[in-house]
Amino acid sequence: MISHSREGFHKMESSPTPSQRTILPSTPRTIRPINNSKHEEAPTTPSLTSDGNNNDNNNNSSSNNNNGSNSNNVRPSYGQYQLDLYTDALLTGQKPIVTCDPNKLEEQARAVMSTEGFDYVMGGAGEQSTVVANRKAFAQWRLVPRMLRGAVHRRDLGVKLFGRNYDSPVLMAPIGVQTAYHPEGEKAVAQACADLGVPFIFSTASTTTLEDVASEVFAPPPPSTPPASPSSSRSLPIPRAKHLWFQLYWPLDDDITASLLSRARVAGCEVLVVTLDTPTMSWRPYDLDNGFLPFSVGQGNALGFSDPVVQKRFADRFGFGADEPPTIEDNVGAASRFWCGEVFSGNAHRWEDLATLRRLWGEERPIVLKGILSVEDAVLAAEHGVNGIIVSNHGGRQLDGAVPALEVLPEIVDAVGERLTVMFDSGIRTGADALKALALGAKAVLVGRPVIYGLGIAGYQGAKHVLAGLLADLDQSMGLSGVQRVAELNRSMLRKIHYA
Ligand SMILES: Cc1cc2nc3c(=O)[nH]c(=O)nc-3n(C[C@H](O)[C@H](O)[C@H](O)COP(=O)(O)O)c2cc1C
Repeated sequence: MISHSREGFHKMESSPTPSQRTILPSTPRTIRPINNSKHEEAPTTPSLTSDGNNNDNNNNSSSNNNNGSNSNNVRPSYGQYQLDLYTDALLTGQKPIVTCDPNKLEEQARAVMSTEGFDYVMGGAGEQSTVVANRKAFAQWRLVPRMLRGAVHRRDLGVKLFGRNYDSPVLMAPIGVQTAYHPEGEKAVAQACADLGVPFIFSTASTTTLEDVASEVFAPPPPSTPPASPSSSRSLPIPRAKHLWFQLYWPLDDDITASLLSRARVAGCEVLVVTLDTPTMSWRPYDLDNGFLPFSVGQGNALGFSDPVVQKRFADRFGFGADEPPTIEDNVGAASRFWCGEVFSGNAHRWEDLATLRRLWGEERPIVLKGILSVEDAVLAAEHGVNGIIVSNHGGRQLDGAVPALEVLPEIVDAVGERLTVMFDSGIRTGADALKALALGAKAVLVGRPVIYGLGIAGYQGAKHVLAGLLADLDQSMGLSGVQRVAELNRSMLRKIHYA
């Protein structure tokens, strides 16, 4: 049986149990602090917390600061998750609810999710050539590990982006329509991210309002919560810092844009990500064959439909001066067409329009352009005063035949890496993939589909497991490469191999 409710499409018979669906607060596993006392004298070792995290003040460190990250506390290393899984299996016989094998994840999700929901996530544009090319691009780069480099078991995955410290160099890509994959939707993925210190990028095409996600997941703890003192917290893992970013599909109407950006500021979004590669929807054969376009049935429009300026514009346009203008709730089809016309009209903006975004978002707040694939556009981005770019082909979902994002990453980093924060997505499936993109010069990477497969399989638990696994894999892979910090990653660690 498939539930075709406005909440989403999901194969009910294989859905997780109600208790699995409950969005749990952070429930960290018991962490045994690593005893690093015998390494205290090591000349290359800055001061370390007992979990192995680096507490120095280098540019890329996430620790020991008051700017976005927790300090002087016991935080589990991301790699610890691997030991936790083995320990669970040993002590309780408990196996992971979602596979740890990146090559089996998609199939597990396919078996559980509705056809429409799964295909919408998995599918790319056209003949899927860019989806395939993204993966081939990762296979071409191979890692060259270094040996005998000292204490590489103590790693710090922290990065500094736009002056703020982040525990994780992996960010959650903006993904629309999340309740179509599991009823827990955006709140579950956001909660998983918050628990792991992974920035959550809220999509314009969300099925939950920004205010709901912000208040339920990202609101600061109530003042009555006593702050953890260093002495009492040494044996207790403490939560990682939460980070919320906002992704904009850029409306044509500046008043609507102003309203959305104002809401994003109030919600506490740190960074504005403007997606440029989706002025219109691509040819998506899977969705066309399924007859599934979520926006046309009102899904993925929560941000727009809840916006006061959108509501007013809709009423003005379709009310014809009536005493009781039409409401969005009573006219979902027309409202969907109106909203999609604003954000996917095909009427793209121009570079000079970025000045409007800068004015509306604020001079000091970071703006990042997502969907950059050419050196020329990267240079234009720098010239037009944005702070960062995401080298991305939308995971192969937009222009079929577009160049793999990883292929162009190095040349874009070379062109603008000194002026802009260059980030990357499209095709990351493993910790080694993330490591390769970081070594090619990305300052952070975004991951999309794998987390959504985890969500589709087991809601919050599934999304968190996939993210925790990816971070653990990255952490372990850094150690196996002979690297302690993200800032040490560089191209000397990579060899490009052209397979026949
Ligand atoms: C189901 C789905 C929905 C997406 N929705 C959005 C979106 O609303 N906004 C956006 O900027 N990108 C969106 N993307 C693109 C992702 O942000 C990201 O670029 C892409 O998923 C990265 O590739 P990966 O899935 O191979 O990791 C979406 C991707 C998928 C798979």
